[in-house]
Amino acid sequence: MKKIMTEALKLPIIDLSSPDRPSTAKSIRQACIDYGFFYLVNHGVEEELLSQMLSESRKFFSLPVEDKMKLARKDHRGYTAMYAENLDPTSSSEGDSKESFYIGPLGGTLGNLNQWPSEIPEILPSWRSTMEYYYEKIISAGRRLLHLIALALNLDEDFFEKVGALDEPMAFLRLLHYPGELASSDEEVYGASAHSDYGMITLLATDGVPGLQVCREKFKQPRLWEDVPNIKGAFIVNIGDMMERWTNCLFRSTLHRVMPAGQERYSAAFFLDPNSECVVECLKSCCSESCPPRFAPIRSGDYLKERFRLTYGS
Ligand SMILES: O=C(O)CCC(=O)C(=O)O
Ligand SMILES: [Fe+2]
Repeated sequence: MKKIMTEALKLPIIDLSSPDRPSTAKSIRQACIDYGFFYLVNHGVEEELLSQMLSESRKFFSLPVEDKMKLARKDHRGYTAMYAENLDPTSSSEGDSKESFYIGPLGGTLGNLNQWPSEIPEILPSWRSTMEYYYEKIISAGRRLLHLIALALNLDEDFFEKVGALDEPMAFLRLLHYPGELASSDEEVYGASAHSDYGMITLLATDGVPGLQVCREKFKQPRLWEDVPNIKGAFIVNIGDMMERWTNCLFRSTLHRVMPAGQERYSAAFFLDPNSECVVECLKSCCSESCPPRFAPIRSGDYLKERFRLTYGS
């Protein structure tokens, strides 16, 4: 077996409602430098809404596959079937053992691209309203968190608004279902194979079933994978690749994966990514003569398109 021992990680806990913003910003900075991951508590999304969202998600995934395929992914919205996605083609020839459903920006010009199972008559009457409500609540927590992240980078707290990132942001809610049965295969099958997220920040909610692991040193071999336990009611937040580019790798976009737990698992990842027109370029405070920018400026939309192309071939 090529398995490497894993240990559980004690990630920092950030309180989004703390009145001491300078000290919260400082803790966020340290967490993003050390781990690129932290827990977020007092974020304003009630536990009841979290479990309602996960329970609606479960109802959708329990529909017959023919019904789910009616909402097959189009314009990056809708359903992706089991094994259809492989986040790390180098690790295993099979796709990941998960199915998912993407919900994109709700209002504005992009809102009509979403697909909703509630449009299948009589099925899941409160599905859409629950997801929309959850989306609104979590995006508001995400915006507040980005204010603190800006402070953590010694920027004005409205920095991400000023650069246009939060003007109709490319924010996607992705519902995930990992099956309980392990496929019998000689190859190692992952729930989600090793990857980093593409955007600014991700806010993850899970049903508490274990599986998520992080690798803090992505260039070191063999890779050491550490378990990230769930904390009830907290979001697990991680930094994405575009935030890593903005900060010239000061904040890390950490490699993570989901191992099959031999138990069914539901989670929901909220990817808060910049508006497509926003140009992501090294922050002045994150480079110097001795530490020049590592990445060229890039339009967020171009960057995301390329990453999706590599993951889905479209
Ligand atoms: O389901 C999880 O715990 C993590 C999912 C994830 O990393 C992703 O979808 O990018
Ligand atoms: Fe991820």
